[in-house]
Amino acid sequence: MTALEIAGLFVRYGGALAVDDIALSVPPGQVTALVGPNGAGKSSAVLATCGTVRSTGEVRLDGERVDGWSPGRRTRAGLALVPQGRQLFSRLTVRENLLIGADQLRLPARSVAAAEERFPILAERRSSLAGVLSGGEQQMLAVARALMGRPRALLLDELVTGLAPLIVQQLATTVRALADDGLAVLVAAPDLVGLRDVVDRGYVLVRGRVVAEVEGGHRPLQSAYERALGLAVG
Ligand SMILES: Nc1ncnc2c1ncn2[C@@H]1O[C@H](COP(=O)(O)OP(=O)(O)OP(=O)(O)O)[C@@H](O)[C@H]1O
Repeated sequence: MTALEIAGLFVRYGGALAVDDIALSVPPGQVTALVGPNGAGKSSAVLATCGTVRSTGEVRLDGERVDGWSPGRRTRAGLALVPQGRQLFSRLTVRENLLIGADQLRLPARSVAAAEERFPILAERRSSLAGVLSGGEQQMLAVARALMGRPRALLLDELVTGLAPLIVQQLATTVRALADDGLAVLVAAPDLVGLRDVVDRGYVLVRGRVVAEVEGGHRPLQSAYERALGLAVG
């Protein structure tokens, strides 16, 4: 069964249509990409799926309709988000950020230790303020926090954009391993750079609409994206 299923999703900001009747499937054990240029509606689609922007349409998690649920209830049901910009508490420590994450998920404080183990750098830096971490370390903290509740589906908005190649590699390896363990992963990104080796399938989003659904890894997805943008030669 598809872990996360989205159908007939619309997001409107006032009179502007940001997401226009899209359908996405995010199967377990695979990394699904949602690629599109800036302003295509990727973040809006991801946030609507998690319930943090208003939308209409159906969102199903393991077959159960969750689109009427609050964001917190969706998270506790296994829908985890690493948002663009990460939304960490920059003036709190790594440990405090994880404790707040545990609290929001109604998990015991000891869950923090497991989250720190996933990325050893977080254990080393547990007393550092989140705001002084590098971009890559902040992203690891955001991913570790999202994984604390053992989600069934993980949504990553701009996971690797702007990060150093070594960190990109580390995050990509983590995402691949999570999918191989059975997690359903959706990565929203403006391009496939850094995600080449991890993407199984994906969608191309242009001006709020899905213009291509592609199986077979990053290559055919990249080609479909280039065609959609009118970049393909020949
Ligand atoms: N809170 C908001 N209020 C009004 N319009 C918004 C809001 N958020 C996004 N938009 C608009 O909705 C459209 C889709 O934006 P969205 O951020 O979802 O796209 P995106 O593909 O994630 O782009 P980016 O990669 O730049 O984040 C854009 O035209 C954007 O200007």
